[in-house]
Amino acid sequence: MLVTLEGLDGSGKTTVWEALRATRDDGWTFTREPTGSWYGDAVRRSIGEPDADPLAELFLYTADHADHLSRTVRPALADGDVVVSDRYSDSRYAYQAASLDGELKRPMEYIRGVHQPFTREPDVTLYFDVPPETGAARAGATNKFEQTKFLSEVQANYEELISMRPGRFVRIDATRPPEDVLDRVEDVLGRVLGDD
Ligand SMILES: Nc1ncnc2c1ncn2[C@@H]1O[C@H](COP(=O)(O)OP(=O)(O)O)[C@@H](O)[C@H]1O
Ligand SMILES: Cc1cn([C@H]2C[C@H](O)[C@@H](COP(=O)(O)OP(=O)(O)O)O2)c(=O)[nH]c1=O
Repeated sequence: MLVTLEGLDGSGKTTVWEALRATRDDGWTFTREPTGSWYGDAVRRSIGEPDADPLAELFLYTADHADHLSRTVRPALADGDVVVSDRYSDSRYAYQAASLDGELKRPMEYIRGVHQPFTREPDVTLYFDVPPETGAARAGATNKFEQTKFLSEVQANYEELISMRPGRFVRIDATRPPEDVLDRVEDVLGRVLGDD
């Protein structure tokens, strides 16, 4: 089972991912994008570059995803693990569709099309829902993605993805205190894993 955590910067995904990881061991694989590989290093270098070409950046993230799939996600799923990834392909569909808006025609369709032949769609995606202002404030607005205006476009893209795949996404009210958010995530995981 592949579970992904998605949402705006500052929505609290990493806080939950760390709390889940701390209470589980055998049978679980905790992973994230950007990864810790050299592809992920290239991505982080690009995030820190205000003038990075957005199309080049899409392909850096996508290269990191391909490596993540073949080296981590697919082997862990083949072993029967529950894989929990802090960000995954929906981050590209939401963020790079925003950064490529005006550069390409129908950017989300294009990015989903690039992924479609090789990606592995998640079974469940927890969407950490916060207003863009909250996300930007919590994240500290330290890079080009953590700005309210940009995050508003990203949020609209996530909403489009949710309406395309209502059965895969579970919305989590991430404006709640951290303990409540974690309780809700544990409930959802208990339900989806119980049904598995
Ligand atoms: N539910 C919450 N309420 C208030 N602050 C939170 C909550 N969850 C996380 N935070 C704080 O917000 C900041 C960003 O959280 P983080 O988990 O790194 O978000 P993300 O991984 O989605 O960018 C951190 O300082 C974290 O302590
Ligand atoms: C995985 C991914 C991340 N991002 C962005 C979101 C973040 O601003 C940045 C780094 O991701 P991340 O380290 O997960 O940041 P955060 O914990 O603050 O959410 O990269 C994309 O634009 N596209 C992607 O495919």
